[in-house]
Amino acid sequence: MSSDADEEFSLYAHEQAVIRRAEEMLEQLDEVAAGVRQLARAYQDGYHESRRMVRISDRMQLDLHDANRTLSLQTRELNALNAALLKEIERREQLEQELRRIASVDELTGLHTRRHLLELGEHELKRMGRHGRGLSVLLLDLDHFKRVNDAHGHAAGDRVLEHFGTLFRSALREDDIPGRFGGEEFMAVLPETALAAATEIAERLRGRVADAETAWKGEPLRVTISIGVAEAVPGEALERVIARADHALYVAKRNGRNRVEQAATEPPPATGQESP
Ligand SMILES: Nc1nc2c(ncn2[C@@H]2O[C@H](COP(=O)(O)OP(=O)(O)OP(=O)(O)O)[C@@H](O)[C@H]2O)c(=O)[nH]1
Repeated sequence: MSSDADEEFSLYAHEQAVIRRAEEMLEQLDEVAAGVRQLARAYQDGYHESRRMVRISDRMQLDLHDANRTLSLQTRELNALNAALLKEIERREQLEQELRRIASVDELTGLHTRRHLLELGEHELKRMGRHGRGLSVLLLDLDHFKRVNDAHGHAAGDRVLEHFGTLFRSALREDDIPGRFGGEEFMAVLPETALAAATEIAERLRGRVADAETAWKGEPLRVTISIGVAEAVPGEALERVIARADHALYVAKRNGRNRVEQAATEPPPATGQESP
């Protein structure tokens, strides 16, 4: 064989070797592609199977999907609980407000209750003490009220009390504090009012009540009131002022009813209830 022929042959062999090598590489590439496809499938399956374990410590692993599901369930439950609690708080606040209103407003007359009246009175007295201005108290009682109930019934008595509440309020100023002290007894705290002015107000109210009629089943009912008036002495406790007004009221009843009587002004008690 010539050397040219040898050369051609070896060139041919070389080409064959290159082609084989290329085919081998393609086969290997196919294997790599199959591997990648397999990996992607495994990853996808793994994701959907929702097993994503997170190692927390040597002994504990956490399944993230389970934990997530539990957490969102608990969150929903907590939100529902929270909404229920908010509703309950709102309901309690409304109830408290209603209780406060019931405790401070007399249902029949719409005036302050005794308790609320005393609270407001104490507050006013302290304020007056600070500013050095006067304060008076009126204590009122409907005369022979038992007779109204006995003659016309309890409902008629209630109607008279209700009507009196309206007259009482309308005879006073905006800043005055009228209340129902109990039964057919009433009281008013008059801030910045000295004895003479308070007595005038009491007289005006007494006159209006005496002139008024309460309509009841076509039959007008008439009542009168007796009033005791006391002005607070500086440093005097509210209950002492009320006690003096009560004594004046007793005197008004004793002197014939449908009257206004002034309480004697006493010096401040020796033990000294101090004004703040
Ligand atoms: N209808 C009605 N009557 C009441 C109410 N509270 C108290 N009374 C009545 O008021 C009357 C008060 O009677 P007494 O304390 O004897 O006094 P009075 O008849 O007004 O006589 P004097 O106070 O002495 O003028 C009683 O019959 C009570 O039942 C009420 O809310 N409604």
